[in-house]
Amino acid sequence: MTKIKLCGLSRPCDIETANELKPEYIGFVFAQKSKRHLTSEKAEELKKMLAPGIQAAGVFVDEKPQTVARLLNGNIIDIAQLHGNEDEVYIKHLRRLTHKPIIQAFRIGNASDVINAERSIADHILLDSGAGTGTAFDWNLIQSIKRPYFLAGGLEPCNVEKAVRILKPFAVDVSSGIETNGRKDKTKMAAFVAAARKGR
Ligand SMILES: O=C(O)c1ccccc1N[C@@H]1O[C@H](COP(=O)(O)O)[C@@H](O)[C@H]1O
Repeated sequence: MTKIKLCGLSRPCDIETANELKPEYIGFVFAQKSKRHLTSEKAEELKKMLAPGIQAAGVFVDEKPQTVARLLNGNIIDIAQLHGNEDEVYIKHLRRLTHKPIIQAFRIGNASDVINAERSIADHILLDSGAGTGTAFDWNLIQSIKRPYFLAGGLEPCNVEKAVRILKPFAVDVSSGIETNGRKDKTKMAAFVAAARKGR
């Protein structure tokens, strides 16, 4: 059954909404250049409010492995989402610092990107068009992928049901599609979760 990840939560009211909607994952963005960036102190405060059973992913872009491991081992996040140019060497280094799970994100522009993603040594792969840009990639490129994946990029309440029904991803991940004027929108979050569950 496709799981749901609501990413880029940054306010207590976003966590309250997530606790009501009960997605399997939420995401905190630690990428310095992101408009959704939050500090580790803020993330710690929000994590304490999060209902048990919802896992918090930390989104990183080329962050020091020590920083990622500190957040994982301190239980501020439960899973690391690597969304930059992190390679096998980086992942092996991170694995020496923590036993927590790792998601490696891949930008899918052609068939060889899909092959690279399938070969990842990370615990999970995430297929995206960019990095929180709200645009989708060509889903035809992943019709015959064998490995389970998080589907991201341009998902919205209006297209997620179809994505779940057709592609049957391990999880769907959304950020821009549940925002209004750069803030998470409770109505869109609820509509996204309902539509994703309808497609299961
Ligand atoms: O959300 C961000 O600001 C972000 C910054 C840097 C790397 C990844 C980021 N978000 C991730 O991007 C995808 C797709 O998001 P969208 O729905 O298209 O906006 C998702 O995995 C987010 O976790």
